[in-house]
Amino acid sequence: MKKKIGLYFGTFNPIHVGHLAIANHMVEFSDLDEVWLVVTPHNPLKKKSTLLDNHHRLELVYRATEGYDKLKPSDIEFGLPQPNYTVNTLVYLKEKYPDNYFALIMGEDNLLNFHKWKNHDIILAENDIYVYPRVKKNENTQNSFEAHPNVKKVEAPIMEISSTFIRKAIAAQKNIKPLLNNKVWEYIDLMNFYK
Ligand SMILES: Nc1ncnc2c1ncn2[C@@H]1O[C@H](COP(=O)(O)OP(=O)(O)OP(=O)(O)O)[C@@H](O)[C@H]1O
Ligand SMILES: O=C(O)c1ccc[n+]([C@@H]2O[C@H](COP(=O)([O-])O)[C@@H](O)[C@H]2O)c1
Repeated sequence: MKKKIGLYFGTFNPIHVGHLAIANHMVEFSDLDEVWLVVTPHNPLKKKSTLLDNHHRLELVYRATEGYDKLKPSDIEFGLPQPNYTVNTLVYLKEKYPDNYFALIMGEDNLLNFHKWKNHDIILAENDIYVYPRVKKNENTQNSFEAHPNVKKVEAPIMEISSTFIRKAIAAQKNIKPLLNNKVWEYIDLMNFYK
């Protein structure tokens, strides 16, 4: 039987407990067998400033997922052209792993911007998207994608933490240890990142 892999794409600069809670919830409370945390070198919609090197962000994802057998860090996008368009990564993954079935994992907030993604119509037609709730800035915003048969809602806990907040807090010398996995915090501290 094909393995069902959920792809959780992210810049992970750095990975925090919000990311980890979602990845773990998705693999435990949906039909996914594994979740791959795909570290993206360059999100087409984001500036590259304040970004840690790819291998450092990957190392942090390794540390965060240690001991979680169903969560796998992935550097698959490191060797692909940048910026990283998800549609291209999906083509590559399906060629490389023909025995796997792949689905995307996305927060409700990302679904609101999904129309800006390259070939989003193809992504949606050819893949399931597992969507988890986020706090909506505008409660009345209707999302036309939500009704699509390939969009599957998974009720996961909402933890409003962001990497931006963590980077700023570290620069301001605040203690944000509870927002990061211990081994992630130790590496950031050791390497003096974000100061
Ligand atoms: N607290 C959170 N709970 C659930 N999903 C999150 C959370 N933070 C980020 N995500 C989602 O996880 C994926 C990867 O996140 P990303 O690396 O962009 O982190 P971020 O915290 O949003 O970063 P930044 O603040 O630098 O933009 C994205 O799809 C993003 O929407
Ligand atoms: O393919 C696109 O056009 C596209 C547009 C915006 C974002 N993405 C991807 O969405 C993922 C989440 O991005 P981020 O920075 O919010 O963690 C990341 O892998 C991006 O490359 C992809």
